Amino acid sequence: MGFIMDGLEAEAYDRKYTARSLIARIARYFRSSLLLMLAICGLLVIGAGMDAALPFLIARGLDVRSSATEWDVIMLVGGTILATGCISWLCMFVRQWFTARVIGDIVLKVRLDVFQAILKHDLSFFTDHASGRIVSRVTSDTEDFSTVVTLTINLISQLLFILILAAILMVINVHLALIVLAMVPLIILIALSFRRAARNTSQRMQRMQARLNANIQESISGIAIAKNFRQEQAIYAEFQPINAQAFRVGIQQGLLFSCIFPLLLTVAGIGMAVLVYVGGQDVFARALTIGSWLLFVQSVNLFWMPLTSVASFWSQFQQGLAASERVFGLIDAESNLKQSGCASSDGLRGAIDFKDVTFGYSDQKEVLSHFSTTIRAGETVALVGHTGAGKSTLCKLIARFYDFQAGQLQIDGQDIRSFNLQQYRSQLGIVPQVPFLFTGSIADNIRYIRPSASDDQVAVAASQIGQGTWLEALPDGLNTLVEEGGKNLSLGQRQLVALSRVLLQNPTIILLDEATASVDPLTEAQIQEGLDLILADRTAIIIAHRLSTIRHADRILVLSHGQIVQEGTHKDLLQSEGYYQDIYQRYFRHQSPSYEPEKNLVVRL
Ligand SMILES: Nc1ncnc2c1ncn2[C@@H]1O[C@H](COP(=O)(O)OP(=O)(O)OP(=O)(O)O)[C@@H](O)[C@H]1O
Repeated sequence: MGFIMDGLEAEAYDRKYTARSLIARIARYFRSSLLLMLAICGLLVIGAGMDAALPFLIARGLDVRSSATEWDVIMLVGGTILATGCISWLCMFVRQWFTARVIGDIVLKVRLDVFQAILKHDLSFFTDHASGRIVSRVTSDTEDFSTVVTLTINLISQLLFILILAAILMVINVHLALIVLAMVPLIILIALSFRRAARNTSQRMQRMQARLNANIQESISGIAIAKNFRQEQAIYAEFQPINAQAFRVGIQQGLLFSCIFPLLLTVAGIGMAVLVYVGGQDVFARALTIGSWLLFVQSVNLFWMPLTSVASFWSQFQQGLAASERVFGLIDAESNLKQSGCASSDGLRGAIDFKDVTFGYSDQKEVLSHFSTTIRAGETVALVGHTGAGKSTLCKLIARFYDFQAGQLQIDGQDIRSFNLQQYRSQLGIVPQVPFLFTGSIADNIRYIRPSASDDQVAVAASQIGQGTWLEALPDGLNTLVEEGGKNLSLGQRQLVALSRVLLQNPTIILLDEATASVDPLTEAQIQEGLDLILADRTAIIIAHRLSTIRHADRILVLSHGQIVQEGTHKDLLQSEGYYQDIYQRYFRHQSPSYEPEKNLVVRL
């Protein structure tokens, strides 16, 4: 079992629901389709009535033989078959059409609910869970969810059919009908015994699907790197065992599902043999006519089919329930962010105060331990430090992407948790190292945070960054179409779009992760001008990678292992020996225009 369960464990946010609570919740989705459902039930009754009554009507038609001509009998029986066949076909057609509509409506609503729930989650949710697995819940699990709907409708139709047939069997022969009905509990018992196993294998299959999706998605998103390092074979090798596991899980599920039907048919076959035997004896004893015996056997045949499919329905129904459990688990997953209020953040000035803050991404490791610092409103603070020092973490806490475990983080003297989150975030201008651009025009991307901004406002913002000369290099200026993620633009151009976006947004606090990759000197100058413009009069926390930024910063915080080890201006820090000097020598010195490589020193600070 080890191999087959590898990587198929429940996600942290998965929950166990009872079948009853799942069904009650699924039923809520049916509410708005109530009229259609009633129409479907009506059509089911008529259709099932027609199918079940057919042998009965034929038999009765044949019974009128004595008083009518043969031609009359043929016309009567033929007409009955045609009429019931047409009505049954029409009912089935309209029913299928309505059913497709109900299923479509429900899947539509469930997908919207799941997607909305996903969007509400904070960043930690997306870093903790593979995106492929999340995608799988929105796509294939909601699809499986719809099997509950299809099966429920089928179940109702089969049950109606069984009830009508049971009544007909009773009319034909009570004694034989009771023998048939005595076997029903046995069939139901067999079906129920498959219930748990069916739910478990279905759940495993759905997790498998999610694992497969996650692996493929990760491979495709990292394909550029993989190709760069010629890792195609390694990706293939990683995919192979996962695919093999999917094969095994699929076989296991197939085996279980294919056992149930033959088993039920065996029981039905034994039942039929008993009936033929007992019925035959009744015929010999003249307690039953041959015609009625034949009609009975025919009707019992019709009776077994829906009964066995109702019984096997239960195992497939479990597949739908397992999917709905995963879907509801995602909808109900609680946010890691705990808000203490919903205060307005209008008129924020942007003073930031870390007081004894302790934070770790997991319980095992603290990234910040009793961290304290105060950033004045309007101050530009550059964060420097080795990789993993905690620079991005500080920005993520200010952006409220994560909750800290202890201490206080205050904005303008108020607990960060007490602000209306949406409103607070709208006051933050976040510029990542490699800005992500969405498909659409450059103008659409600039107005992304302020969709109401007019074309003129967008044009003004873009022209203020680097005096707008960067737009001339774009084939269609602001109307240039951006491809997925911005891949048809250079890194420098993407940064200029991101800076225009922030300028248009006009935030109170800027969180900027400077790009490490160098751009050409002209773009570099345009970016610097843009930065000077957007940083003026705003609080800015910059993860600095450029010498010019740290030189212009009001204060530099030097971080090491989540602690401030030095702070001050560039000049002050260079004059005192310590960590900053080391970092400067290693990372920043070479960017100085006064750097003389042959002497390996900066001639002027
Ligand atoms: N999502 C995460 N889950 C778990 N640990 C994380 C996560 N993000 C960062 N860390 C850990 O937190 C510590 C601080 O990371 P952080 O990204 O803040 O460093 P940094 O100073 O910004 O580094 P860099 O300059 O390389 O970006 C590191 O040990 C890192 O491994």
